[in-house]
Amino acid sequence: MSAAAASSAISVATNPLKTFSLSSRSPLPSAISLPSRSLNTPRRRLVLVSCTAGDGSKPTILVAEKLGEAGVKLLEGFANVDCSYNMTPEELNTKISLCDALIVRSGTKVGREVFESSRGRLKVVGRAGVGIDNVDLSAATEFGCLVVNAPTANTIAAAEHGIALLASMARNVAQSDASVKAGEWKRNKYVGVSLVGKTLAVMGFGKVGTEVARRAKGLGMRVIAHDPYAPADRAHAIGVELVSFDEALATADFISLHMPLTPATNKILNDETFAKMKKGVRIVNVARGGVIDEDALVRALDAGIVSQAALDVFTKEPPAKDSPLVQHENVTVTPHLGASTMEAQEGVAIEIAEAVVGALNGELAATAVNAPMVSAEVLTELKPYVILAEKLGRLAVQLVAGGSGVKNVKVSYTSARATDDLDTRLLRAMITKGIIEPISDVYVNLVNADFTAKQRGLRLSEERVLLDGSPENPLETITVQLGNVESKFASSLSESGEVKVEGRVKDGIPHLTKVGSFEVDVTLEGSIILCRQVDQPGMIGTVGSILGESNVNVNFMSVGRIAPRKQAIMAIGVDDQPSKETLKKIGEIPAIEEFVFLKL
Ligand SMILES: NC(=O)c1ccc[n+]([C@@H]2O[C@H](COP(=O)([O-])OP(=O)(O)OC[C@H]3O[C@@H](n4cnc5c(N)ncnc54)[C@H](O)[C@@H]3O)[C@@H](O)[C@H]2O)c1
Ligand SMILES: O=C(O)[C@H](O)COP(=O)(O)O
Repeated sequence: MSAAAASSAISVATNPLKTFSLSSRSPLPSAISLPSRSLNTPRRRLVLVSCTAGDGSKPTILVAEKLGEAGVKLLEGFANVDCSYNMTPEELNTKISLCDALIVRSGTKVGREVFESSRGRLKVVGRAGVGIDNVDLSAATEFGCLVVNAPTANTIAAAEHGIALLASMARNVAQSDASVKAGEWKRNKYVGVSLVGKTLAVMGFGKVGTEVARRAKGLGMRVIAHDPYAPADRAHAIGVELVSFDEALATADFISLHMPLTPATNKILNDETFAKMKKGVRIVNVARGGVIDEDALVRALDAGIVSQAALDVFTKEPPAKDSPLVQHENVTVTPHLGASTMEAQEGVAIEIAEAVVGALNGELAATAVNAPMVSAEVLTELKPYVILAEKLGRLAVQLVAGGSGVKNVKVSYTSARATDDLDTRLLRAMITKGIIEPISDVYVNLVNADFTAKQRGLRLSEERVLLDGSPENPLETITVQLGNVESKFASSLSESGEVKVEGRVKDGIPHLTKVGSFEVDVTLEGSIILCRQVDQPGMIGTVGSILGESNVNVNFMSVGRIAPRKQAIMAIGVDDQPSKETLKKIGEIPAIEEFVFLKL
């Protein structure tokens, strides 16, 4: 039966609550075609977002920049650790194909070529610090590589450095130090300005910005802040007023930058915005060099709009020796030292080592930058359903006849849980994985599932069906339907012509409960033989003995029929893969109309 022939009958899920789609708005032409890879190819099992080395050997972690000793020790307890500092980009690209994880600070550019060179082995990039602007996140996501950072351990160090720059700039500490060392004694030249009573604008009221604000208040400054995403009550709680960008520029005597470098903040301080500042303003930057147009800053310094600047970060690091900005007499510079305290470096090293080891162990990282966070409780509860979801995806795609492109996937979840009480991202990712992996060489995980689906023109829509009753289990059933395809096992087609499989979790074990319109019940372990037959006595015995003679262990058998003595579907769970001859013998049983062998 072809999909087209069956398309007139329509089956609709009852009471759909919500349908949402992760399909691309304009689907890419690359539909999935069967089969581009043998279903028998052994594949590394994946635990959600990551993996350990498939052969059971220790994973290898490349540490590309100086990492605190405690972190290195922690890594060494789990993996082979290669600390190779000061590599050229070429050296990094060469080494990376032998590594499962990479740890960097801000000095290593982790661009697309790193992921390409890793040829799929790199599973985690750990950024030992906050800013992830040196990591190409879209490339990481595309390659299914998790990126984690260490967002908290250097906050205080960065805030303290900001305050150190603020105070030393105001009192010309660096300039007068150099002058005294050069044999001068110019007390009048280095008269500074006081901080007390002055207005400080904190631009970016996140972790570092908040700590800078607290400390500046302690110094008697009036602190205002600009941050489009910060809640006003958090600012009020420490006596800080949130203001607009323009108001901050116009009011501040000192401006301290604490926002991330993003396309929106790139060169946010430029000729136009310097022109809006109070004449004589002083600027501190311990965020990222790129948030300032450095040429414009030199112009603003020369014009006296900005009287002083103290900079820890630069667009290009290290900056050119003869940089007019670095050499400017009213500019104080440090070589990106914000996070460089003994305490912060130990903290960051431990924070990132724990995150990387956790990720390689298959845990969902709390500091994941490019993957959804799922709490440990949700994860534990969903675990059997996650396995069910992947297996249903694998089964469904194997029922599609070679040559058909799989483009439309409809997933229905029946559950007594309210819509907002069931997080289906993991399930969706695993169904995508189950559908794509058997027919391609792409490695799919929670990080790249949506991306890969979109890339391949796979439209996956989800539907929730709300059940009455107590929501003890997160889910009752998951149904996967592949639309507009031909099936190699016509009985798997629903009335409306989709390849349809349904499963549920019983006693913690995933079961296949429906194929097309036929009800079956077989555990989703090992592999499955599906046969359509004329319902008659002795069929189970006949098939069972053929398998027994070939030493294939049957773990489960179930028959679903329309009516006695009419058509039935027999689902047989087997531990071992039957030989071609064995399958041929089953196919030759006169009452068997069609059959298919499916690998889970
Ligand atoms: N110099 C160093 O060694 C050093 C050390 C630590 C952090 N940093 C840098 O400091 C910055 C802040 O770090 P954090 O840990 O506080 O990060 P964070 O994420 O806690 O805070 C950043 C804040 O910036 C805000 N923001 C985003 N876009 C903004 C915009 N357009 N205008 C104003 N605010 C905006 C966000 O809402 C957020 O509250 C980052 O760039 C980080 O890389 C540098
Ligand atoms: O974003 C950060 O955490 C800081 O800029 C620190 O960078 P570093 O790890 O290179 O010192």
